[in-house]
Amino acid sequence: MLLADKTVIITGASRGIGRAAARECARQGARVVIGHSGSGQGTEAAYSLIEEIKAFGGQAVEVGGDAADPDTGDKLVAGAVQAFGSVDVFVNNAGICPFHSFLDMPREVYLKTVNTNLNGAYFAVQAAANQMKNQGRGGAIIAVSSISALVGGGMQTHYTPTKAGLHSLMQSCAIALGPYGIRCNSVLPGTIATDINKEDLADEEKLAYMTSRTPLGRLGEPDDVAGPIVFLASDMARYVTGASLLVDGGLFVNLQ
Ligand SMILES: NC(=O)C1=CN([C@@H]2O[C@H](COP(=O)(O)OP(=O)(O)OC[C@H]3O[C@@H](n4cnc5c(N)ncnc54)[C@H](OP(=O)(O)O)[C@@H]3O)[C@@H](O)[C@H]2O)C=CC1
Ligand SMILES: C[C@H](O)[C@@H]1OC(=O)[C@H](O)[C@@H]1O
Repeated sequence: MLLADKTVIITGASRGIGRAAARECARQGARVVIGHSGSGQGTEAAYSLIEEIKAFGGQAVEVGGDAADPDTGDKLVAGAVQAFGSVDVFVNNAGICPFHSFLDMPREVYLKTVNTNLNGAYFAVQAAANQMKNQGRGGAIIAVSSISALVGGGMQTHYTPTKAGLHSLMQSCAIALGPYGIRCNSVLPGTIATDINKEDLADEEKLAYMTSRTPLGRLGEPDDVAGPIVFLASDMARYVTGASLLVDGGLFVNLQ
C-alpha cells in the first residue's frame, strides 16, 4: 500500500475529485480527513464516504468548514491531529467555478471564487506546512489546480487566475518548504465530469465539443485524478517537488 501510516487531509472530499481521491488514499492505507463545506449536503456526503471507507477497513473522519475562511486550515489540521496524531499529506482540492461572462461579472461572484479557491487555500497550506514542520519528518502538499492554470476560459475569468495562483503557490512553496522535506506539487485536471460542470455540460453541443477536443476520446472521471494524487502523495514521488502533472486525456496539447 502506497500510503500506509500516513494521515491525509483532503479538502472538498465530499464530492467529485476530492471524494475519489479520499477513497483511493484510504484504499492505499492512509488515515483520511474528509474536508467539506459544512453546509448543504456536504456533511451527509462526508458521512456516507466515511461509511464506504470503513466498509473496506479504512479509517476516516470529517471536518466541515468554509474553504474561504482563513481559519478553516487550522480547523482541518486540529481535526487530523485529534483523530490521528499527525498530518503527512495535505491535498487542497475544494473549489467552485460559477461560469459567468466577464464584462458584467458581479463583484461578489469574483470575490467568492477567489476567496474559496485561492485565499483560503493559502492559509490552509500554511497551517498544514507548519504542522509538518513541527513534526519534523517532512510531508507532501498537493494543490488541485487545473489545465485552466495554463489556458483561459471566456466564462472563467474569475476562476482561471485562482488555478494559476495555486499552481504558482506550489512552485514557491516547493522552495520555501524544501528545507523541511515538504514536497509541493500540483495536479492540473482537464475536464472531469462532476457537479462543478454538470450544468455547463448539460449543453450537448458543449459536451460533444469538449469530448472531441480530448485525444483519449472521453471526458475525465474523478477516479482518473485519484491515482496521480496518490502518486504525488506517496514516497514513490520522493524527489518530485515544484512539479505539475496534467491529467487531461491530452486536451492541453491538442492544438490541431
Ligand atoms: N471537474 C473539473 O473538470 C475540474 C475540476 N478542477 C478542480 O477540482 C476541484 C474539485 O472540483 P470537482 O470535484 O470537479 O467539484 P465538485 O463540485 O464535484 O466538488 C466540490 C467540492 O468542493 C467542496 N467545496 C465547495 N465549496 C466549498 C467551500 N466554500 N468550503 C469548503 N468546501 C467547499 C464541496 O463540498 P460540499 O459538498 O460541502 O459542497 C465539494 O466537496 C476544484 O478545485 C476544481 O476547480 C480542476 C480542473 C477540472
Ligand atoms: C469547471 C470546468 O468544467 C473545468 O474546470 C476546470 O478547471 C477546467 O477548466 C474545466 O473546464
